[in-house]
Amino acid sequence: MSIPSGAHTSIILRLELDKETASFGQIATAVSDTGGDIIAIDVSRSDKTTTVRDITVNVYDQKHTDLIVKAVGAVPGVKVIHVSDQTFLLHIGGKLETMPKTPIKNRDDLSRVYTPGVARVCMAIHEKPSRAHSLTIKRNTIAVVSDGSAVLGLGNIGPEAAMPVMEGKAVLFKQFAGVDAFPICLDTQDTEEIIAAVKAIAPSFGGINLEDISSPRCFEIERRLIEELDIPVFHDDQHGTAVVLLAGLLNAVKLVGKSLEQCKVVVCGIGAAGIACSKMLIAAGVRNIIGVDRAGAIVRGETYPNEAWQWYAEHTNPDCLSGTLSEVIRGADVFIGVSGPGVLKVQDIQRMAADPIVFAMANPTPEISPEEAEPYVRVMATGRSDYPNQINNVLCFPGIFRGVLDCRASRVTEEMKLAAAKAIAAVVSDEELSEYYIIPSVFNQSVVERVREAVIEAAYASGVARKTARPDSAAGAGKTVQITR
Ligand SMILES: NC(=O)c1ccc[n+]([C@@H]2O[C@H](COP(=O)([O-])OP(=O)(O)OC[C@H]3O[C@@H](n4cnc5c(N)ncnc54)[C@H](O)[C@@H]3O)[C@@H](O)[C@H]2O)c1
Ligand SMILES: O=C(O)C[C@H](O)C(=O)O
Ligand SMILES: [Mg+2]
Repeated sequence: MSIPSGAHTSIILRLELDKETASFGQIATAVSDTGGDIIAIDVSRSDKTTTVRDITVNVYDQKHTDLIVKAVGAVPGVKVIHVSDQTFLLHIGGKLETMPKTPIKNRDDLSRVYTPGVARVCMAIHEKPSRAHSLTIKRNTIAVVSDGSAVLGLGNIGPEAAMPVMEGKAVLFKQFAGVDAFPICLDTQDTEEIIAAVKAIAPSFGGINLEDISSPRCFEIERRLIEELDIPVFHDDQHGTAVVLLAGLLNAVKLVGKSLEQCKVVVCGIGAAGIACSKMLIAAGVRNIIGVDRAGAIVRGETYPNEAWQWYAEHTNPDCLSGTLSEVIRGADVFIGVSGPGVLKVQDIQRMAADPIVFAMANPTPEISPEEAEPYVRVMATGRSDYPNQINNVLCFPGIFRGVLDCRASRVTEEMKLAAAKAIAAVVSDEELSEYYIIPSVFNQSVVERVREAVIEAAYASGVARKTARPDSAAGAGKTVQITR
């Protein structure tokens, strides 16, 4: 077994070695024979007869871990005492904490932070509720809300299991854009209850990022919340994904010398992400989009179980192609996967037009692995951070919310999303553009600032920015400055 470049975690094996019988060479061979990669060795204890060593090994998945543990445990004189997974270690106790901005060192401080001083601030807000923006965390805080119904491509795993993703999104908001974000996982999947819960918590927040809520409920939930709240509500899996996808595709078609108007685009997975990506591509000029879900292509004239698909059938697939993914992909220039693991086969790519562009964006396991697709594609992208060309909404949501919070936008308009997509695409210069670099890295610190500036510009142009004094540029386009607020 060889370990693919998609190795995504490392384990620490704590081993007790009998000095007489155990040989480290045999342990190293056992690990490498199973495709593992030893990256560190530490001696944690040693006496006359035994040594305890911690060896850190890059692994692919749990099956691979089990294989290595078995192989190492079979080496004479070796006892596996403990196995710890670095990713799990990082999650112990969660990934976030609350940090006060002001220390309380004496009675005076206490009386300002808390009673009685705080009461005057409460009354000031009571008299003029908009003061909450300047006198509370609302100004810089958003809620990351999920019901756990479509967590990555893992499906309906429930609110507790969704927390690590939502905590992760909150970490990214803070680290990349200085936005404070709270993960909120709701124990209901009822549309009306979710709407009511989000409305009830909204006073504390300057914006709502909806996350991993399955379609079609997500459309109604977002529409109603946008209508009924005066703060921006943004379903990341729809619009964050669509923005980044368009950014990547603008650069990919430039690279292969095609235009969006002439491309045949197949979108697989007509859920939250698939529908929003398709709408954004249509707005950007794509004419020939064919949507495919589990039952095949979505075609005009059919009756579908929800309004979103009915709309989709009427606005896509101009040639009324029907059939499976393998059938409708013939001659396609672009494949966009926002469905689930392993949906796309090499034979499907071989049916595509010259210079195929494949964006296999399902997380954590894409529609096809880059290793498999590589020999047949011209441009390959996934949603993951461990391959080149990461098309992931993390390139969008921090900058979008930085922008809307800074100009106090009441909503996120189509113009703002389009501006964000163009800003992300423009980070990659013509000289830099290549098959392996169609989209900037998540760590390119100019991304957030460029998205923020584009979003603010478009918010004023769309008339949704409520801050009368236009915010200054925090860092300036192209600068690599970490934004902290
Ligand atoms: N890279 C990114 O930034 C990004 C962003 C959002 C979503 N995604 C990924 O896209 C996928 C969908 O997310 P979503 O929020 O739209 O979920 P969703 O539940 O709203 O929609 C998923 C859709 O895919 C369809 N589907 C599932 N398996 C399929 C298959 N084998 N063939 C055809 N269709 C299939 C489902 O029927 C559903 O309509 C997930 O894997 C998610 O991780 C990636
Ligand atoms: O969470 C991610 O990495 C991207 C996206 O929001 C997803 O649901 O897959
Ligand atoms: Mg998501």
